[in-house]
Amino acid sequence: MENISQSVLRYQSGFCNDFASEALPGALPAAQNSPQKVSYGLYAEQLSGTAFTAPRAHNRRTWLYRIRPAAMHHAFESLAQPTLRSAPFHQVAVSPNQLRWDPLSIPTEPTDFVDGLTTMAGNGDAAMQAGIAIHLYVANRSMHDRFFYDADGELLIVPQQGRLLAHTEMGALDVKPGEIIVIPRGVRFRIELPDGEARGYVCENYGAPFQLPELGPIGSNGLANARDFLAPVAAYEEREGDFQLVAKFGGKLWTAAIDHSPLDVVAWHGNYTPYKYDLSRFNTINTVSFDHPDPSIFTVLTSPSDTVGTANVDFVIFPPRWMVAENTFRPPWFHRNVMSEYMGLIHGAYDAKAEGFVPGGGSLHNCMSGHGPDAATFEKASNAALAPHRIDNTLAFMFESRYVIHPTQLAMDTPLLQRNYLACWHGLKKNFNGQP
Ligand SMILES: O=C(O)Cc1cc(O)ccc1O
Ligand SMILES: [Fe+2]
Repeated sequence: MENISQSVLRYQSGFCNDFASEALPGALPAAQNSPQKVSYGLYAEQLSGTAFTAPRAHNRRTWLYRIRPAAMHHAFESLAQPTLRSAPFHQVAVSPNQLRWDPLSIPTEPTDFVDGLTTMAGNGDAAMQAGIAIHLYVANRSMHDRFFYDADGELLIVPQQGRLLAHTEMGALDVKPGEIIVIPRGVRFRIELPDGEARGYVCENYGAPFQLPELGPIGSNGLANARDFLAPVAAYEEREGDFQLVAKFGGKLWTAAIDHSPLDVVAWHGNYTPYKYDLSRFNTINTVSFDHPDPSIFTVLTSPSDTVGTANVDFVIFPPRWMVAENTFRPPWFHRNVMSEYMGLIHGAYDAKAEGFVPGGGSLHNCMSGHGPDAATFEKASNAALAPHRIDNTLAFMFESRYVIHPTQLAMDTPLLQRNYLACWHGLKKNFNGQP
């Protein structure tokens, strides 16, 4: 069960396409959604990811043809998960301090993906469907008889170490570090760990589902191209036993007994699906003249808020790329931002930080808090010969939100918090002496 190397998973390509998939021939009703009797004795069920009346361009829903309807389980009871938190985040008075953390270690106790979620920060209010939570995950056990769904938000999972095999209602997706997976709000899934251990980041998006950013004058191609997003094909589990269905709802976990696998969807059609994306497919666009563009040029996905151009959250990456800017300080500039920035590192080194920002770690630069290259990076980049230079072997990312990002109590108390982070800027020299 753990070995997926023999089986090659199949996918359907396109972002938010109106897909159709059946694991058994003829399981998908032709020409209608809800026939009086569905073939194979399946039940028809609609899963709505946006309001029925959302504009057509934003409307997301999928029709599922399943062995049993999703309503068939026992009552939910509260489930304790001491490291998981949800918005609103009132645990700690948020400070304007710049924060940085070392990575979590892989646990020694048996820990699956749900047990291994640790909330570092977040904003907004899950009940108002606004804001995000930023979780880390560390896991060493596959989920077999436990299934999970998140009613509070969509899950953008960014693996940093170890592959994940996500079995979902719409089929299976495998991802490795350097790829991402998005599981829509409400979709049931379980995660297996083909490498035995895994670590990564999760953006739980309470707001509007992620979409591709507008391209404006870039034109009709570029950044993350729609065809590189992959949705699964229908695959069902016909399994009965003593299983658990875990839900995140109202900011808390709940568990219900269920006597069958809820991943029993034999056929489906629609545009509300999990998907994966290989970040190395990102068509990185950057300056070929001078100056360092705003990092929005590296936006992979955006969850818009009700204010145009001001995201609930943007998912931005800093991939390998050529740096050719002339007469330019090439790393990220010193910066204060009305938006709040959480950053993580998948591998390599980030071009604004010579050291201290390590794979699996994170940093938080909140609204209007000054940040930018550390002293060593500033010194080096101010004096570098400006030949074309390829930044290689690196993959950092940012969750950038219009709402102030509140760290959790755990994030402030953990020894992983680097108490001397601000010292990385203290070595910046006063160069001004009144002379040009
Ligand atoms: O490192 C950061 O803070 C993120 C960031 C990157 C960049 O290229 C420009 C501005 C910016 O805030
Ligand atoms: Fe920044």
